Amino acid sequence: MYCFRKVTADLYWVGGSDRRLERFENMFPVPKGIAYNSYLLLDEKTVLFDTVDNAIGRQFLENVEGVLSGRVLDYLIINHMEPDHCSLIADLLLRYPDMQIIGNAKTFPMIDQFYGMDIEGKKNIIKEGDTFSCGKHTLHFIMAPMVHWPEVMMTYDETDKVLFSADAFGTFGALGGNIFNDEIDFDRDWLDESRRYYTNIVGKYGVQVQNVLKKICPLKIHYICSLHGPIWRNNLEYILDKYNLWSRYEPEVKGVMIAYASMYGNTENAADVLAVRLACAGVKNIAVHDISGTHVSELISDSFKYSHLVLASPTYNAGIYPVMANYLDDMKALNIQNRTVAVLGNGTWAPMSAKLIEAKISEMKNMTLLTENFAIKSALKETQLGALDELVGKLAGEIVGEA
Ligand SMILES: Cc1cc2nc3c(=O)[nH]c(=O)nc-3n(C[C@H](O)[C@H](O)[C@H](O)COP(=O)(O)O)c2cc1C
Repeated sequence: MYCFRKVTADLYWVGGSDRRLERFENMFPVPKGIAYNSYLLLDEKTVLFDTVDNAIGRQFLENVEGVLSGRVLDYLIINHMEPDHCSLIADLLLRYPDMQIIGNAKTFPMIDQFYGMDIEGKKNIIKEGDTFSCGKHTLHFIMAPMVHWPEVMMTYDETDKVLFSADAFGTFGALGGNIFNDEIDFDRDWLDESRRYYTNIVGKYGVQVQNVLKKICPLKIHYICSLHGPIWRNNLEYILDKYNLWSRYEPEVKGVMIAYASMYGNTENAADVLAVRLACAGVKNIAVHDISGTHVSELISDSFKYSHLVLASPTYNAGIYPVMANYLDDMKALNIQNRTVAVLGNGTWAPMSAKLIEAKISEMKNMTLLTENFAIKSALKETQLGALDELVGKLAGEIVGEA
């Protein structure tokens, strides 16, 4: 049975949700599922904006057929060629053989690469600023390269002021009937997953996100229709502001994220002692993660969220504890910058981890280090509390203004 919703007088949401998927991109856990959005415009021409993942293919095809209610599909616009949005192109062509495809110069080679299908005579190649009239609605196209693939573009419906934003402004999480941001509590229930999605999937490309924000901000936008998660139809500044912060690598929260690794509990103890002392010094926003039990995508998300990071790790075979090393590599790959960082190392015979972590942090852009080789020998001792309190003083001084 079809399962769609009206977005505007002429536009329908024809997507669906996958609540069985364990890991998005076979990497990121999605305990709340994932939505794949697709939109269908009924005008003199019928126009579909992107397709969906195979996982919800049957539902999607029923939705399209249900909305078309006897009409044929004239156009498919491909804003993003990633397979979770393109798996149904061949099925659509079987059902609607006269369907034309609109994309940019980088879209069509990818169709060939992934699917090798014969679409000669169906290609309509558009470029930045081109317009397309479907009847009452005029669409124009905005290139958004590397947000987050090179062929990504956005489509703007000038008539109803709808921005089809591809993956931008998307989030992990399945939709459950309430597909609009004003029907859910985004800040309470979705923001963390939205940040985790952005920072891990697009986080590296802050410059490119800034470029596209500059292009879309002058537009009058009433709806943002992303390919994942809720549709924005009020308070658009909220999500635009978040994207502006994240893509400039500016923290959202003045506070501390303590990420520790620990085998026998001693580095963990040092992290807890630090957290308690920070709280006593008035720091309110403190997040403590045992990184062995926290997916690295959560750590990346909180690294974007918090202004100050504390990384604590044992030495392991004269190197950094592997889970911490992996997190540091991800931080660098995702371009994390502009943070103040303190490092606590640990080791029983030759503690190296503090020095090695600090060296990795120094390779990242605009990182300020508050410590220099702060090493614990096996377990934190009374004699080191003075040095720890000095660090607490520096952190609290920056976060709450006084030690
Ligand atoms: C496989 C392995 C390799 C280690 N390599 C080193 C090392 O190279 N240098 C060192 O000082 N300690 C080394 N250690 C010891 C731990 O770093 C040390 O005991 C630390 O205090 C453990 O902290 P934790 O209680 O938080 O797990 C190693 C431990 C293990 C299990």
